[in-house]
Amino acid sequence: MDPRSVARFVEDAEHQAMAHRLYTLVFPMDEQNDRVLLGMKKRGFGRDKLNGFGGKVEANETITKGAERELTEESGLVTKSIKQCGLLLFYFEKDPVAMEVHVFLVDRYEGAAVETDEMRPQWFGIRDMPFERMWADDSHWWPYVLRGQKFVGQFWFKADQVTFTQHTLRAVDSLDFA
Ligand SMILES: CNc1ncnc2c1ncn2[C@@H]1O[C@H](COP(=O)(O)OP(=O)(O)OP(=O)(O)O)[C@@H](O)[C@H]1O
Repeated sequence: MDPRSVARFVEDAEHQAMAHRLYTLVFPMDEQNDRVLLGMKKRGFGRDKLNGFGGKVEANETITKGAERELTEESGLVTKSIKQCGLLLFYFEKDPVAMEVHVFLVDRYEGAAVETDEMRPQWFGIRDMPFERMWADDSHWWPYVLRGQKFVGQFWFKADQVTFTQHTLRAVDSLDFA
């Protein structure tokens, strides 16, 4: 099986029939102080929301390399240790392409966060997240991060890209993608 395939985690036929686009979503953690770095997105998809760092995975890179590249491009931080913690599948009404988002935690990095063209970084307490300024799905799966559990979730968003009508979420033992 293609090591990138998510079929082993998501079995419904409707999902299998859809095309996917791969994205990354990276959260730098300051474990000593129980803080996480978020960025206010200044342009494009998710503009004006606080989120982790990330974007599309390019054709010539692994998912993990894509995550590391986006983190550096958007925050200036260089990854020293990265681990995948989640897999999220987003379906938007009337959009035939599913968004496949690979979620990572970075617990060691070099450099200091700087504002870039795309993101304005800011630290938040991991138990005091600004969910009202984040994507609607985030408050659902963030508790898995706090418990140190890997997770797989699916969220069916309305065409307004703000609210979702259905979701599934479960813990998994491992997430091993390239
Ligand atoms: C629907 N609920 C959601 N919940 C949490 N996070 C979400 C999300 N939907 C998208 N995301 C993240 O938003 C970024 C978009 O990236 P996006 O700016 O489109 O990519 P990239 O930087 O390659 O774009 P450019 O084309 O260069 O502007 C990327 O991290 C992706 O994982």
